[in-house]
Amino acid sequence: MEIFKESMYKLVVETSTNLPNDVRRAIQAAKQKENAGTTAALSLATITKNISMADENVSPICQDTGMPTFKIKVPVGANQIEMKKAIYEAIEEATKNGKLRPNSVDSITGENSGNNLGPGTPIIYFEQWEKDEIEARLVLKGGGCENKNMQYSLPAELDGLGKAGRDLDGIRKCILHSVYQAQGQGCSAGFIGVGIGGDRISSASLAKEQLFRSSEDVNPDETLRKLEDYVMEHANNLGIGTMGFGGEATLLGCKIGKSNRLPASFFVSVAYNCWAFRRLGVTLDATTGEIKEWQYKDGEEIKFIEEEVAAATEEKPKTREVVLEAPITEEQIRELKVGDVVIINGDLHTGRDAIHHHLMDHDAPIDLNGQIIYHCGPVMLKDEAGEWHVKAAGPTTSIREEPYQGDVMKKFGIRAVIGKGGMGPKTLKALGEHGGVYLNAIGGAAQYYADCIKKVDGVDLLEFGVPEAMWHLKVEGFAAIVTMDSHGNSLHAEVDKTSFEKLSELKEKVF
Ligand SMILES: O=C(O)C[C@H](O)C(=O)O
Ligand code: SF4
Repeated sequence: MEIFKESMYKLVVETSTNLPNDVRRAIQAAKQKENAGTTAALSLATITKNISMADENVSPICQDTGMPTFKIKVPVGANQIEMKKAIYEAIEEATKNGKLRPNSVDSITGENSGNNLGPGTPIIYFEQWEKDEIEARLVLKGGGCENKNMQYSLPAELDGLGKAGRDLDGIRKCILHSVYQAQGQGCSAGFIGVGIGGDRISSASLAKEQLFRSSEDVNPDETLRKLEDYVMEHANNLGIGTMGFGGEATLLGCKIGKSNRLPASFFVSVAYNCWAFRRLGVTLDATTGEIKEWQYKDGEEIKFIEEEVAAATEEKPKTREVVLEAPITEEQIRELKVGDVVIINGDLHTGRDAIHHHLMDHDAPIDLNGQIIYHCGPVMLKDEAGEWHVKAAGPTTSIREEPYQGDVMKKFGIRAVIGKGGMGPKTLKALGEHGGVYLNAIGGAAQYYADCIKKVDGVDLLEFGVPEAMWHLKVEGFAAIVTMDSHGNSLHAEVDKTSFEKLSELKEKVF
């Protein structure tokens, strides 16, 4: 079992830090599709730089190392209880070493277990097979893209697409709608797994199961193959693009499976996975527990080496670059317009779900006047001298703070918030009234941003857990794009509108 544990540790670390080859190839293809000099192309260049930094640093590709979900096939008679214990130990060790973020939180109290273990976490499914080897597959799917999963019950009335009936064309509409509703919030361009049929639970599981298929395989079911091809072509015409900035690449993979259903039920479930599609597998010797072979590592491994990335970024978008350092004045904010690139130096303070909830009726632990809040739950490690180090620190989905953001900005005099996926009309209105700006960082680029953080000045409210605490950081050259300004402009509202129009054009029956 000691060797099995080590093998599981290797699987966890490799999955968190090294993207599979089929995913790399899909990202490379997306990069070739985007027009040089656009924001989408620049964002993809940041993404590929981040992928190679994660390789090099053996550190998490994204700070949200997700819900560890294992699918294990074992020979008849294998001791699953012992295997489970070994997986728990591997998970705990990977968390201690900064390869996983502590992500297991009590649903009522919010208490973080600190080691990724707790009721229901990690998720481990066992299945028996006739072979005499073990197969272990792991997916680390983050919370932001998990929130963009959908389940439809047909017949349904879908925004933009009208009636979706209990037939193939109804299914087509559900899938297109699921991609539209995700916008950039699940860190597009994404991969989707679709489950048709089953009951509510098995339909959702079937959707997730599809994510274990290679993104390059061909569906043996001709009807589903045609549907997959149709979705790939048309979802990529919605113009949502990388991070929802608009662009040619919106969907990197679509895999569809079906189960039988009850006569009365007709579910279509969609599992949306971000570009940081972390799933790997190994086959193991059933006696020793040693790794015999890695899965998803066949074919060309694209390295995204520095020179290539540099070449892709050579042609910069024709945007203004503005350097900001807190404290920021209202005047400086009013000068910023959607499309400007902001380079931040100096102080940055993290604040996400628990902090925003807390700040509504408590004082802030520090003076936030003129400051910048970063929607981010980093991976942090403390060294022996008690110093904190940032291991991964990309943005989190901002829309969750929509009910609080405007009020919190006004109450404390905050001038800028950084996050991803954009915010809604309430925040946009507050930005105008107060003189604030929303800056979009590239979701999942956790190594890229961690590199900009030069010092951890301290932490407050650590009782909320590592991801939810308020970390005080010193940054240098932290780049983000103005996507909502104080003049009522929102790139997110614009892309939502244009992609909705494109979605509506797909209303007519196809299948
Ligand atoms: O918890 C997180 O860091 C973020 C999450 O994966 C997200 O996409 O919002
Ligand atoms: S931040 Fe983006 S890349 Fe990271 S897990 Fe969330 S959705 Fe995925």
